[in-house]
Amino acid sequence: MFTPVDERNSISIDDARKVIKESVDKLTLKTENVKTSEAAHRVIAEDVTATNDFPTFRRSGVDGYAVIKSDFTDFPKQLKVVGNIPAGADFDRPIVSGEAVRIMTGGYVPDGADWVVMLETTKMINDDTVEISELQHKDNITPIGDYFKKGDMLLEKDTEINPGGISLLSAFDIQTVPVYKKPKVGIITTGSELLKPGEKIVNGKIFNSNGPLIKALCIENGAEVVSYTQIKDDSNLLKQAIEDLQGKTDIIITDGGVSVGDYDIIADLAKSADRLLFNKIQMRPGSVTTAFVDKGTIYFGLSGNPGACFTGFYLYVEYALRHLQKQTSRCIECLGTLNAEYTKTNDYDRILRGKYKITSDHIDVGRVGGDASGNLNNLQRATCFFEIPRGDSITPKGSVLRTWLLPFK
Ligand SMILES: Nc1nc2c(c(=O)[nH]1)N[C@H]1C(S)=C(S)[C@@H](COP(=O)(O)OP(=O)(O)OC[C@H]3O[C@@H](n4cnc5c(N)ncnc54)[C@H](O)[C@@H]3O)O[C@H]1N2
Ligand code: MOO
Repeated sequence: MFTPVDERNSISIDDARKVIKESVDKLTLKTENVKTSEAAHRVIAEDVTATNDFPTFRRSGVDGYAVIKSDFTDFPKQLKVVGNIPAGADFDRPIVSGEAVRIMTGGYVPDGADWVVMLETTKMINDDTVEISELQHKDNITPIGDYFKKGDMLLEKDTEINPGGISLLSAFDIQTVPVYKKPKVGIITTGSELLKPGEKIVNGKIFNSNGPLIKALCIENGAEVVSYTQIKDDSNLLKQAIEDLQGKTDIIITDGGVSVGDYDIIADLAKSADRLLFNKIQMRPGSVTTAFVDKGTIYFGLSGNPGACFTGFYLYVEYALRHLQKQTSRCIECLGTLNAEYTKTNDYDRILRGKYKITSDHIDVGRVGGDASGNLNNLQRATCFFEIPRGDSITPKGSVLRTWLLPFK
């Protein structure tokens, strides 16, 4: 006896994201200290402020001579060269009227000097005399604390550190930084048809391509993949795999088994969860994408069809992982202009895998590869998604469509 298929309540893409965000906002990541040099794309967990003024000494912005401005009542002017200050050197006394010190870019401007003239406007008369033909309109000296005063904000809590931030922290010799721990993710791919790498291909069987896709996307989005398993369509194996992950993850991502088939074990699991967020989204592919919360862990049940898995990850899991790390999605939402008519229609919005080109006045979007949910021929090449609105009319060339530009593409 077969049991009847469940009716599912469908929600929109935006409502799905809204409930994801509400659930993600209830989670908090612990913090840890990491080496500044290894902190790119980690998210800072506390404000970090300047430990000193920057620069810490008056610094020359040019190669030239440090002089006293009031010496220049007329031009050209000859001054006695009393020293040389390459970058990195100190100078042990103030200069006085009639003196000049040769100085290089980044050099310590000696006390007494209030102007640095550029080398190009000077001429050596002999070993210790320089003639200066003009003063530039500015002093070419960076004052102490010009860029940062001690206590100024360097990196605000919840900022994603980038190479510029690493440079900034290094300038203050801040060698370690407090960051949020990476979100811990467990990946469970389900499917009795899935082979392990190296196994022989036979009728009915396929290699697991979604597992490696999800893993790579998780890593790209700052997660730590604490577990990666592949199981057959067997609810006992699924229960075991989930039990093994108890307390070890913030998010569990499953793949396959979310539809209404006899072996759709994730769909059943979702029904018994503490809170079902959704199990039907008004989109194609991936309408059966499911999310639920159980024992404090957020679960995403991605569709097994590769195109739907890819789309579902970017629209929902990427969104969750980024928000968990206090960041917005890296998918840039914008409007794209369709470069060719699209004739298929659907009751749900169709999210197509496409390619975009930025022109002088718009973003051109178009299909790449097949649009079938099971077709993986465009996963490498797709650089964007664009939305064909639901309804029974064809979508003409030139239509302006909701578009997401994909990161790292
Ligand atoms: N009676 C209905 N059948 C289906 C419906 C429906 O509403 N009623 N929805 C269809 C749609 S749409 C989708 S999408 C799929 C969703 O299926 P599942 O998410 O449950 O996934 P599976 O059935 O396990 O697999 C679907 C497809 O993908 C292949 N697959 C699975 N895992 C992997 C993997 N790790 N790597 C590569 N490919 C994978 C699998 O072999 C199937 O071909 O359901 C439709 N059916
Ligand atoms: O919801 Mo499915 O991914 O369209 O084939």
